[in-house]
Amino acid sequence: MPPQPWPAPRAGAPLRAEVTVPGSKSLTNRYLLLAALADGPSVVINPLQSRDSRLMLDALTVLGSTVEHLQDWEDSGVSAVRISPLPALSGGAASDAEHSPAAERSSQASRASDAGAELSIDCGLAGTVMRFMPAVAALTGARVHFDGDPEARVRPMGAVQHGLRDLGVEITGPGAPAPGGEGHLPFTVHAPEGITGEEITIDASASSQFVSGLLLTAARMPRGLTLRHIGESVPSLEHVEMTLQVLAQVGVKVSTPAKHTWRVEPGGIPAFNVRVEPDLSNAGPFLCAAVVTGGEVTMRGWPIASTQIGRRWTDLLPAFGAQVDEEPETPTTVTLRVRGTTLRTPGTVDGTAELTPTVAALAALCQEPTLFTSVGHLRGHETDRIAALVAEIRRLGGSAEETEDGFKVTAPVTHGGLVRSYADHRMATFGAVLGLVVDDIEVEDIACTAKTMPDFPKLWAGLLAETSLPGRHG
Ligand SMILES: O=C(O)C1=C[C@@H](OP(=O)(O)O)[C@@H](O)[C@H](O)C1
Ligand SMILES: C=C(OP(=O)(O)O)C(=O)O
Repeated sequence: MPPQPWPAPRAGAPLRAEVTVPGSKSLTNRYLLLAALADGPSVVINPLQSRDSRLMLDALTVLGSTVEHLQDWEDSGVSAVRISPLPALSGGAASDAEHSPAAERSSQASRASDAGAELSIDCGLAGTVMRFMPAVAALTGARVHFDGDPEARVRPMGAVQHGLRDLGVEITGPGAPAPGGEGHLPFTVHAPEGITGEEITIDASASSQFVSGLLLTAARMPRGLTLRHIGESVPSLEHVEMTLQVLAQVGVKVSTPAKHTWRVEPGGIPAFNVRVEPDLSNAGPFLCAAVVTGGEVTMRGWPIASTQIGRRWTDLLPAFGAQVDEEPETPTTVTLRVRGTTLRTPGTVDGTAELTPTVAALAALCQEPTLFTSVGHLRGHETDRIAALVAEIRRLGGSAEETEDGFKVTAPVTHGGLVRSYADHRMATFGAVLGLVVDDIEVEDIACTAKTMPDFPKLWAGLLAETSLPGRHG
């Protein structure tokens, strides 16, 4: 029996709340991966704990890293995770917790790989696991099989697979691409001779993760990597920027010698401790709750200089008529206050990438049309988000149509109904935002929000509960 749909809570009044969101998915999974490539055990503080980050940790464990969960990092009340380097890179079992179950699994992984057995990585539906981990697997010399959810098997993988082949890695299995063709899960990675190349050209127009996935591992390639993108522009370029910044932060030498060309120098990665910023993309639905209900939502700890694409909320929300104020808080953070006034569309929004479903919830409540441009690659996200958004807006009585590189919302939704989530966490939260102001919205499979925010229903209920606390906000 499929689970019952989730009745999206309707806001009876303008919402007034303070929200805290968990750590960034994109930063967490980059830091976890780099910790496994570092010269010694590294600590990731305030990591996201969700399906995508668990899949990343499991993948690193399969390759032999050990993972230690720390509940309360240095009495700060914040959790952390300590990762030991991959034994294949550090020349042996790497943790001081040698007799732990994790260390035992690590040595099992090493033995399995020594014996030529195939290791297996489950990517779930996580783009960061399926696009980032094949290059790491190639470094270990083990034969590693990659697969994932049925929805993941249609996500594009070719650029990573071709790129690795050009670096001397064998890519085989049902999802391995023909020369020049598209590839997908499942496939097997094996580099018995290690990485032999150092310069490749890929077409990353379907996902920025192709670039990030190869660059993240490149310092551990014998001669580093020069990676060139050909084809249309790289989408979600902010995420490449994040990769470069994170690499530099942990001491890897990176440069951009030409447009769409990146160079990573070979070398060790000193062990590091880092703290993960809150997930600004996941903050989106909560901030939009203020915008659509005409309320006020406050978020402390908003990073002043972030590479996350969610930094764009401070421009996007005013473009939809909201008032956004920033109050100084610490040298690196501000308190963000979003006040909803009259919702209006800016007409066109460009390159909103993973923010798109949340922005689409705003657009679906505007009287005037909104055109979404430069988001064609969303067809390869958790689901075909262009088709899904158009279908769900129409199902709720609105009008929307697909365009070549995006879609257009031409008339607002008029009634409630069941919002399909297509296993996509951001489609589920799209439904939640609409449900605040449209009667009788239900969301199918709200549990899919566990991909990046396992506590979403609870956090969302908390958002509404705060409003009803008398006198709390004056
Ligand atoms: O590198 C990353 O962490 C991500 C890159 C983006 O992928 P695309 O370039 O495929 O949009 C983004 O949408 C995804 O949620 C996370
Ligand atoms: C596109 C997304 O995820 P993934 O990392 O799986 O690509 C997303 O979170 O919106």
